Amino acid sequence: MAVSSSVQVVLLDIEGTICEISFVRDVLFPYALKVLPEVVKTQWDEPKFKEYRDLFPTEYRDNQDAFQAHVIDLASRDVKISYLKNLQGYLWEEGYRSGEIKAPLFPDVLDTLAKWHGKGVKLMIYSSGSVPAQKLLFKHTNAETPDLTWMISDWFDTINAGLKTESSSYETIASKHPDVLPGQFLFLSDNVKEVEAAIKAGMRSVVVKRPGNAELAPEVYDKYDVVETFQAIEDDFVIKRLQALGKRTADEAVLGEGSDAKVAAAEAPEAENPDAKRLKTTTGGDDEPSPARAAQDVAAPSATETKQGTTENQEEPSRMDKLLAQAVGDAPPTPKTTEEAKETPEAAE
Ligand SMILES: CSCCC(=O)C(=O)COP(=O)(O)O
Repeated sequence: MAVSSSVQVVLLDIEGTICEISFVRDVLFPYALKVLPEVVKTQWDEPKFKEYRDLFPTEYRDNQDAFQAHVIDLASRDVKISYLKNLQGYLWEEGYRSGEIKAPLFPDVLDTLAKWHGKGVKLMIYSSGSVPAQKLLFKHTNAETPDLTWMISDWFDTINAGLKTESSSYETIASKHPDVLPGQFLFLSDNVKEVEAAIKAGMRSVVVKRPGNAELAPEVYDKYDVVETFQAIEDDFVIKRLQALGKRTADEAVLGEGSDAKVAAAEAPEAENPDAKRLKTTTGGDDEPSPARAAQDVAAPSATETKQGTTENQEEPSRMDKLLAQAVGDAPPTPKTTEEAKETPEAAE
């Protein structure tokens, strides 16, 4: 596959990675605060709402004014505490259901995720937003066929995994998929601390720099791989693969060689989702992702699609070079994955 035949799971952050930070800060958070007074007034004693308020500390859960003031305070400080995230998910339900809220994915997201999914890569979400809130967002996107939940094979939040800046959370996620080695996860996030934690847990991870995100410190570019689009991960792989294989075609490069990815590519896409062919974002391009299109991309990669702020160094391969070389089997894995790799069928090949 294009991410790499050895990456089996792409684990995705949401805010600032698949959609703009402003969608969360300027649409989702204000919507929750807008409906809060009415919900508190009309549903305070309803069992459904009580489930959420009972998770709040005692000093807030029995007093409507204190409860609301606390929600406003936490939301304004973007505190990622699970009882707030649970409540927000509940408050967003009606907004998504009525069509007032639609999740605007970055234009490259749908095509790339569909391509990776179609090739057998599992897509999973890890967000501070609650799992129900994640599902709502993926069910109500700006895609022509808005419900993309079928693409996602697992969902993680601060309750079932832990805080995103702690490496133990990534270990927990990996432990829930014992068939996949930590080094076969690729975590994509705009938050450098999260990327650092995932790498510490043995995962591969790349910083995603999107429009509207905070500037990254210069040293981030030295220390981590940084991409501006998911397509950059795809293109960079294809370019490296073509360089490594010389005479081979872009089609072969995109599909991956001798890997189970080819089998997955043949079996997965439309069989699993008959709508897959019709997918396109309202903001993105209409083209179906295809090897031919990837080949065109190889011919003219854009400047932003390689490691941001650095030039390719022929002598000293970048971290992305190494990651990609590992992906195509041209380089030994990092020390962390060496031992793991010994145990994998890939190592024996
Ligand atoms: C599940 S969508 C709502 C996003 C949210 O509430 C949030 O806190 C974003 O956290 P992330 O970990 O995706 O940056």
